[in-house]
Amino acid sequence: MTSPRALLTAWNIRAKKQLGQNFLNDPNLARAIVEKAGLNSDDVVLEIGPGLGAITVPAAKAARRVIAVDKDGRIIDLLHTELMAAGIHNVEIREADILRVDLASIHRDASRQLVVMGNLPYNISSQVVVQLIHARRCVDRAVLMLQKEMAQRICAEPGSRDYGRLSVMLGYCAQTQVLMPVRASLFFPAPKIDSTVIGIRFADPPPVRADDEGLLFRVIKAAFGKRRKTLRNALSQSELKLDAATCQRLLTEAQIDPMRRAETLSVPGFVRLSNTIGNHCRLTEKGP
Ligand SMILES: C[S@@+](CC[C@H](N)C(=O)[O-])C[C@H]1O[C@@H](n2cnc3c(N)ncnc32)[C@H](O)[C@@H]1O
Repeated sequence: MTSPRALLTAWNIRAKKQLGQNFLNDPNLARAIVEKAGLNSDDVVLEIGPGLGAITVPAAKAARRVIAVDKDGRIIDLLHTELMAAGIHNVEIREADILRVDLASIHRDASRQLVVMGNLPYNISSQVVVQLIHARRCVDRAVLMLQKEMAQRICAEPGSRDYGRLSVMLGYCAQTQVLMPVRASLFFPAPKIDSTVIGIRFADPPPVRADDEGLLFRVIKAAFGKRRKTLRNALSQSELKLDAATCQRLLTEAQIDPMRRAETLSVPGFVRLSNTIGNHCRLTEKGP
């Protein structure tokens, strides 16, 4: 693998900070990340942000096909040339913003559940995780490199300071696992913050199922919208449009102390709460 610095210089390309372009500079590490995905020769990989191809090359060697989506048109030609030079012909490179890509159509095209891989640009990583949650019927598993703090938040348990909206949303529908730490010095240019590789395996159906998943996700958002407040106050000051007395009653009905904070509530607690709110809205014929 030619170093990212040499490749960028040869192609007269400057890494763009706003696209989170910190390229992996260690082929052994790239191979180790791909191994964590447990790819086999039937798998179709969706790679988000292939960049100069550090992960693309080992993934293409292990999988049937790689669909690689990058927003930066400047590096598409470079990547194509690198892949041809490496004798790799099973990668389809698409120039697009991943947040605008319909994962269901890629899934139909692949005619099997996707394995999603990516060293994600830090500024869109939480949006990508939410996108994967919503499209999880199309995704079997994901191996993602994220900023260390973001990975900690995703994998956090209730009661910890890091526990938040994404921990609960993923806790509802997936199993997450910290796979390996990655030092900032292993990228070019080096970012300020270390990274962590995590694994996500989606569970369909979820072990504890909400009656209305859309409502569950809105309740989670409302509860963490004001995370320093009690659940009663956070919910009553949210877009759910429930007054404080109703929130007090519904929380008690769901066997949750209204004075607790969102960061202490487990996934089954959130599901109970959203089901109780959903029942209340059906009875009063009021949409939350
Ligand atoms: C952290 S770099 C990773 C590059 C390569 N996978 C590696 O590990 O060296 C992030 C990549 O995502 C691309 N990118 C940034 N925003 C994107 C978006 N919205 N959609 C698709 N790709 C994006 C960047 O152009 C860049 O190639």
